Amino acid sequence: MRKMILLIKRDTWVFPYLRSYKKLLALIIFLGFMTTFSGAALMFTSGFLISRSAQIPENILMVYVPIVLTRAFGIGRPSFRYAERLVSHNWVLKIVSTFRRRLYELVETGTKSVYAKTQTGEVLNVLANDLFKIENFYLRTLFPTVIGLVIYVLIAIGVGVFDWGFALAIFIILGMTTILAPMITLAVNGARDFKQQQLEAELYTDLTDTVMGLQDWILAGRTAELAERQQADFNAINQLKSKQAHFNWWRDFSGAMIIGFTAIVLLVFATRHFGGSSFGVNWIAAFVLAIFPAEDALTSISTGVGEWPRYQNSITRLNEMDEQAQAEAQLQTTQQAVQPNDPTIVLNQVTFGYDQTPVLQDLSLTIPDGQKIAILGQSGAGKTTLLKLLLGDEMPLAGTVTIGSTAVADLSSQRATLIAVLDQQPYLFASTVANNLRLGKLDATDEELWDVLEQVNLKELVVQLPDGLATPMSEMGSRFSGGERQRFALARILLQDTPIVILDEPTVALDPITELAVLQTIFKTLHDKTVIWVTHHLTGIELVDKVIFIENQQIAMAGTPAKLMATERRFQRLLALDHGDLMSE
Ligand SMILES: Nc1ncnc2c1ncn2[C@@H]1O[C@H](COP(=O)(O)OP(=O)(O)OP(=O)(O)O)[C@@H](O)[C@H]1O
Repeated sequence: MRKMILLIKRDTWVFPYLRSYKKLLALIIFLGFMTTFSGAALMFTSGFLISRSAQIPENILMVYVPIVLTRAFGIGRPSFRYAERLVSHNWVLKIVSTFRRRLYELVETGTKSVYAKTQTGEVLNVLANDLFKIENFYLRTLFPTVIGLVIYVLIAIGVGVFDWGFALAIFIILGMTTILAPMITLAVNGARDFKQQQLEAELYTDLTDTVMGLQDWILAGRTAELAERQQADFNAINQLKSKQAHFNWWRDFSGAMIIGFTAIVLLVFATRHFGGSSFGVNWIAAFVLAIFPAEDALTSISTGVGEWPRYQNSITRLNEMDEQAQAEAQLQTTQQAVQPNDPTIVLNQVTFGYDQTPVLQDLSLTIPDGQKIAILGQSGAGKTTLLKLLLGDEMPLAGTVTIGSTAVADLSSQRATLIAVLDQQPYLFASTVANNLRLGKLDATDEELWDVLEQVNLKELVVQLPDGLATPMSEMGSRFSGGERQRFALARILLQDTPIVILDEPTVALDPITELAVLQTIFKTLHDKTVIWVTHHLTGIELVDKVIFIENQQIAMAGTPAKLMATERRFQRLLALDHGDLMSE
């Protein structure tokens, strides 16, 4: 309960709209109330009409008023219901369209925090799922609960007009279905809902993993085991769902029994009050029948309240995304003035580790503007980690990483104008060649595109394509070879024109001859930039100014390729090994 109050207080997505559209909200509640009231009044007047007609009145005019009222309430009930649906859906659509715009703006601004802390899938989940859930929150929980409670109180007051003792009895009996049942539902189904959501989240992770590794499962001949594992997850969720359905059935059944019992109490009450005279008995059926249409309104409180845990998560998630984005926007405003004028990179006594595993210890390194540096080291030595520290994706536990004396952590939005990255598998989209290149510079002219294509030796290839720059690349650029894809990515980086370029084993998937050719193009075209190249292969190593070798959390070797070749036996061995690889292929 405390959690619920805290959430409502903090919420900027769902509850504030109740205040801003309060007139429309009052109309919805009024129409909802009138639907149930007309239903009850229809039963009341028909009950009276049947009893009175059974007494064979001397004149039809004696039952004329109940006939008119029966007709009026008979028409009134569906009309009010229709109007209520119309107004409440209109209200919800109005608000949800505001939500959608707000959420799209949030995602579109693409604040780093939203992307960093929220996976793409999660953002889509929010767009598709959470907004839909909030729609249901208004329609299935909030409106029916308020309307049900209004009906509950009015029934008790209505009986209270005749007898306060009976009114108290009715209040307590109906309280079991309007107050107690929702609380029990919340306690029982809330825990199940939570467990179900956890299982669903695990299932999504498992399924993603399975889809990614499907080929390996098939090749290992273990598809039956895979299907069994997935089935077990589905079974667990289905079990919870069936328990929930079982509970709901019993709850609704008890609700119907309580209404039945209320009818008996009303029968006793009406008999005591009206049973004395031959005209008075006509009111008995009227009072008893009037309670039945209220059943829907009263039992839907439990259904609605029981769904609250489902909505709670969606509301929390929306608010958290909002808070993250706001904090990020604030940070960016305070950082706007920071823009280094000199791209010299300095790592000063940097120490870093994941959890308890130390990766780099007291490492210092200066990379002046325009230097080409290769980072070597065995697998797991910490090369990728070093790149993450340079990009500000990880923070050092001790020491500092600065670019032009600005800490990389403070660069935030300026990072894309300072550093570009070329990795093993640059992504090419199922769009035109021109669009893929313009990812590096949105307003690049066709001349600029041809210019960079020429630099990366792709001009001839693109000229020969059926539609030149307008040729679609097809998904992941699959119509081009690995070497060509890297050249396209390099062209994109040239357009981006950052002073620093990171190469994360960009040629690892290429054959040795293409590898050397691509590397030569890379270093030729990036001649005026700082290049930081992580590599396992020594092919093309002579193209750099400096080589460092990371080992035991430190820089174990450093120098120009020529110097290392002359002085370091280990480097000579590595070079011979790499050359041997090349010869043997
Ligand atoms: N996110 C992480 N959480 C925990 N440990 C990690 C994480 N990323 C890397 N490590 C560990 O840190 C160490 C350094 O990893 P890193 O990826 O930097 O090595 P690398 O030199 O780039 O290796 P490779 O050449 O194989 O890519 C490894 O022992 C690795 O297991």
